[in-house]
Amino acid sequence: MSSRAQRNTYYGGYTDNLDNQALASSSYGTKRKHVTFGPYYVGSTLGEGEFGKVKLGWTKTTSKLEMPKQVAIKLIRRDAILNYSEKETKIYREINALKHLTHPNIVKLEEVLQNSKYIGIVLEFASGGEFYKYIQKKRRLKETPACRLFAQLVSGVHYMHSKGLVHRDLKLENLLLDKHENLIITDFGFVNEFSQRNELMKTSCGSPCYAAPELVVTTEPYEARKADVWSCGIILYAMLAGYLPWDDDPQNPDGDDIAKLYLYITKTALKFPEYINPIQRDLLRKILVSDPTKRLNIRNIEKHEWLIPHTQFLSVSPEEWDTMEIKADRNIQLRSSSASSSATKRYTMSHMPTSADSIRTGDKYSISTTSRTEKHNSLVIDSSRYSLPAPAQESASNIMSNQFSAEKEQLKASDKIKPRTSEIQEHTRTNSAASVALQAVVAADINNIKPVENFDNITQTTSYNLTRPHSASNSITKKNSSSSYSTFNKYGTIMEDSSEKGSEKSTGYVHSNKNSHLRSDHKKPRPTSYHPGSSSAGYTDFLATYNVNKRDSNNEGKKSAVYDSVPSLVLNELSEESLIINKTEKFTNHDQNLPSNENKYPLGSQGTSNTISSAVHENTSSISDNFKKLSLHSDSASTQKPIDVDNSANKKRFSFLSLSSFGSSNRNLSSELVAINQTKPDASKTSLSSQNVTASHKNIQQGRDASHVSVPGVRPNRINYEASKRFSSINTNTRNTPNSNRSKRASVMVANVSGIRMDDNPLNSKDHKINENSNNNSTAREPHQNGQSTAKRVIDFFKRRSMRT
Ligand SMILES: Nc1ncnc2c1ncn2[C@@H]1O[C@H](COP(=O)(O)OP(=O)(O)OP(=O)(O)O)[C@@H](O)[C@H]1O
Repeated sequence: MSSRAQRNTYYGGYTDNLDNQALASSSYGTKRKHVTFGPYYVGSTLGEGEFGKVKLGWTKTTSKLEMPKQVAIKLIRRDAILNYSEKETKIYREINALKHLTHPNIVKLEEVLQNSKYIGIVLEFASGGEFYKYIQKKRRLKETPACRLFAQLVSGVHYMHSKGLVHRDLKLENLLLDKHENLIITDFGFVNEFSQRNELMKTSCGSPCYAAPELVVTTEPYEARKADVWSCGIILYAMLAGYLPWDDDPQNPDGDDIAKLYLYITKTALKFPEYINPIQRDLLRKILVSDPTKRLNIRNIEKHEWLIPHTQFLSVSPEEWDTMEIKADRNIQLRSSSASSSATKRYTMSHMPTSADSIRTGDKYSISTTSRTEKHNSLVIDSSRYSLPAPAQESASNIMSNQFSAEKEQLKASDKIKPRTSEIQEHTRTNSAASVALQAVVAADINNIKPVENFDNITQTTSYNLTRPHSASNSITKKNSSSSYSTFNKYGTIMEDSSEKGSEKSTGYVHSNKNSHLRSDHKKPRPTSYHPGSSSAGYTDFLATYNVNKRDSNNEGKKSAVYDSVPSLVLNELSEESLIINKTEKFTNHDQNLPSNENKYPLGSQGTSNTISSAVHENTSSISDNFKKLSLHSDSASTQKPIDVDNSANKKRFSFLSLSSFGSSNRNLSSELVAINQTKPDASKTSLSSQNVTASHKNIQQGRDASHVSVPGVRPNRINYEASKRFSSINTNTRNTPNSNRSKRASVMVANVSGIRMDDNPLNSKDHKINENSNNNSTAREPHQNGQSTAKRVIDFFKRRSMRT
């Protein structure tokens, strides 16, 4: 028993001592076949997101000496997104963003594969699991790990900002850990480009509980980076406190009256549990400031006293990260001598991979030879190079500058793809680089899928087949004779296995030449993980050993769980079936206590910043494929106590408000809209503009009920109605997985709540801009009188909304 457990123990990361092939074929004495997807075996479900399941995958190996590389494959059913361009937008947005981000704390995109049924986004495998579960297990983080992880978060966010990208959905659920407990930012579905010249954005999105106040309470364009900063503050608070900062309205314990909740949050000062020390409070108070102009920016955060232990790490510039090369285990390696800045050298010295690591990774993973300038051939225009205008929708101006003729050319090139992109073009009000990129990518998807002659071409021409061994390629082409796989290369060109179309093509792939102008062989280098406190390479060894030992000793059978979970199904057909990994990793704790700063930052002083925040817990929400049904499920709010993982109720600690707030019935959207119209007779005066959101009957009812609550300084009817409407706009992330037991908050496109005024809160800064036109515009926010047409409009609105860049 013990020997078997030791042999098969799964600890994430690399499968040391594991004979994959042997296990695959004989672990239980029977010959088993793996489900495959492209060059990967597909195993357990790691998690589930908006688009479907994320599966563990690992490369096929030809020899017993070769270690399989583990990946996470985000599988998206093609038929689920075929007709919904907003979903496609999210997917391609994520892909395009990840292609351009090379940072140890940002998930690495390995490649994108597709067959006739699925698009598979192959990501590096974050074996440390989900960050919020990590916090749950520990109840809260001690200062040292919190500081380290927050520094990594800040570094990653700073890096993406420097690339002209904002995440817009930073939250605990979108943070993962690698095997060394380094933070990995993931889920870039809401990422957007901003221009250094004008980064203001209008589309509010993300999870309400992490949403900056300016996203919610005004209709003014907001400074996108500052919104990310706010989310970082919420995350930091959750790390340190073990719960979210605004989560406990005694008047509204279940949080099911959203309007009330918002008012509560708006009027409640930031409070700290006693165990958050003064220096941490100081930082939090400077981040969680309602007025974005007074909020710290990311650079100032990096300079904050609390992060001094990580100054060296935080001093690595984005350019320096670009010059570093990733190793598969996220250890650092200097990419080239020319890039040897002092910081680069420092980290190279500290994080050179061990010999064992080198063996595991092999040279095949260390591909980084292409000039950075080639990046500019990419579909996503490098904002750092081009002074892009703010996306029309996100900026005050809808005018596209003439200087972006290259983008226009790409747009022209994509004109021919109208059958599938017409919706995108219809609903996208921007000619931003992101939208151009999207359209060009989709164009490639539509028209430029062509068979190639030789599978090996892929490894030569695609930038993200960095890890695909030729042996695996051969394997897949032999075995998957009836399946069709294609890959997106880094520049959006899709290459598809034509095996489905003709047997003579089953042995290879053909690269489309139509988009050859978009291609280059650019291969991004990738930096590796930062291990704070590490002053020698030995730290990596220690961590690796420590983790392995810990996990080996605490996760008996884990490895077997993964491999055993592979269903014995026929090849070529990715199964929906899979077993769940029993995530029982024991996390290490490297806490050290920093000196107390009690005197400098007296305890007990409360923050004066007021915030507005809410959380939406998507539990079993579902939306039908045709957007007609909006099924929202109930969940209860959690109480403000440290997380107790043994208590099932407290497992929802980070999900303090559920979609139950928006309707416990399974009424479809159309009928709810009819009900809305019935309850809002004056809606005939209105039209559903792009700024409008619609409300479920229940939401409106909630708003009306809440309107009886007297709140000084606020017009209750307007507030509640608008707040209800805003939350009912949750649509883009409602999952089509009604039976899922996932407990995860939804990210949403948040409409502005004009009725809640920042200055209603006495704690608010007076100079904060309020949308003074909100009253005048209020009628325009109400639903259309005609139920049927309103329903249609709402559906269209949802599409438009999620298409906004
Ligand atoms: N690289 C990865 N390594 C390990 N697990 C992962 C990885 N990516 C995703 N997962 C798991 O899959 C889950 C869903 O992934 P993800 O959030 O990226 O999907 P999504 O469809 O974008 O979801 P959403 O948009 O709702 O957040 C994660 O919560 C996590 O548990």
